[in-house]
Amino acid sequence: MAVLVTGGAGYIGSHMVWKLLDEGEEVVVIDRLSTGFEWAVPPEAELVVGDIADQDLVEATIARRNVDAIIHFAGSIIVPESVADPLSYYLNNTVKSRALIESAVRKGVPHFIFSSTAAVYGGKHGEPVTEDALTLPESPYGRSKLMTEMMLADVATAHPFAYTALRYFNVSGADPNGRTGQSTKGATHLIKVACETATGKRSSMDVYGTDYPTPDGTCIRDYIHVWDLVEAHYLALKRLRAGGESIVANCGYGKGYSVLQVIDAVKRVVGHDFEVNVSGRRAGDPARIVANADRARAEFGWGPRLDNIDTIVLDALRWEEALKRRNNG
Ligand SMILES: NC(=O)c1ccc[n+]([C@@H]2O[C@H](COP(=O)([O-])OP(=O)(O)OC[C@H]3O[C@@H](n4cnc5c(N)ncnc54)[C@H](O)[C@@H]3O)[C@@H](O)[C@H]2O)c1
Ligand SMILES: O=c1ccn([C@@H]2O[C@H](COP(=O)(O)OP(=O)(O)O[C@H]3O[C@H](CO)[C@@H](O)[C@H](O)[C@H]3O)[C@@H](O)[C@H]2O)c(=O)[nH]1
Repeated sequence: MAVLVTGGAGYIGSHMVWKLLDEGEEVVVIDRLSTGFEWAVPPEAELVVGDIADQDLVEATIARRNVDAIIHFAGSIIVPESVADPLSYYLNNTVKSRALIESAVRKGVPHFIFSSTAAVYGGKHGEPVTEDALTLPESPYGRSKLMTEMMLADVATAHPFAYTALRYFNVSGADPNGRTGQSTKGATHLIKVACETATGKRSSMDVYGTDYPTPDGTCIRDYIHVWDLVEAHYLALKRLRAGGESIVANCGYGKGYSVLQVIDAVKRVVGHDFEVNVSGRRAGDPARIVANADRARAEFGWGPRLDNIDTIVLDALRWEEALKRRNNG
């Protein structure tokens, strides 16, 4: 019996693969290597290079490896890119997820965990935001993910199929054991960009907007360590296997940091200054969003262990240095 991890060659998916192997699970990855890397998949897991919408490939893989659960990370992830090219986001995140879900139903895979996002909430909600808040996404990215959540809910009503949609807040950091990390080329995520600047890969970085209605004028986000996030997936998987019903759950710490606070943390941890410029707002960015994660704690006993911004930054910086050595050698 194996777990199928889609997008397992990517940032979060590769951490999930390591976590599952650490727990003694059999793992098969399907990834088309558009933003992921073959080397990010450990040799103990099988990598099938292909698209999640290739139903013959997906269904043959499910049958061959006797897959009992799918953890679905594959997708397109950049908010401003989704504003510029919405149709490619609806194709990769919605249409192709539909094909994957159909393959799961056809092959009788009973458990499904989906990478959803805090972007489904948009910016008009109370704080910290609970799963029952109105979903008013402000970007095609958020809408493309929300549509997949809706499909999952309908499919779980119609078929013997239970899912957990985890709405991630801002995922960052790297495996504390240094085995994988965020390797994305041309990354746009704040902590990754700040670490690339701190380690000299970039000469400077920009702050997108200082005129938001927040204490220092920059956007506030809830940064969650990727290792705590994959732990939440593993607990959610155990819950589904034990007969748990379908749920949606936030994954965040309930702590908000502004862009400037994050940059200060990176400067503090790396121990030197670097160039930061102020530029205009970026399309699709809500001013602030922080999670209420009580449901994840109550439903599958999730207890974050790495919820400290300096720990997140330190692991991200260590991975950045490791990547530099890998790319130079
Ligand atoms: N990084 C975050 O802060 C964050 C926050 C919320 C949600 N998410 C979600 O988590 C998931 C993983 O994000 P990530 O940061 O690891 O991104 P990533 O780009 O590193 O990983 C995505 C992986 O999916 C693969 N892929 C993309 N489309 C595919 C397709 N059609 N078929 C097969 N493989 C495909 C890519 O090659 C890549 O390896 C995404 O669904 C994303 O929307 C991420
Ligand atoms: O060089 C940079 C990069 C980012 N930011 C700002 O930092 C904040 C965080 O941005 P980023 O790290 O790109 O994350 P988000 O846009 O909040 O989106 C991430 O977090 C969402 C969940 O909240 C996920 O769904 C998305 O996949 C993921 O990209 C935003 O205000 C950005 O404008 C900068 O000021 N400068």
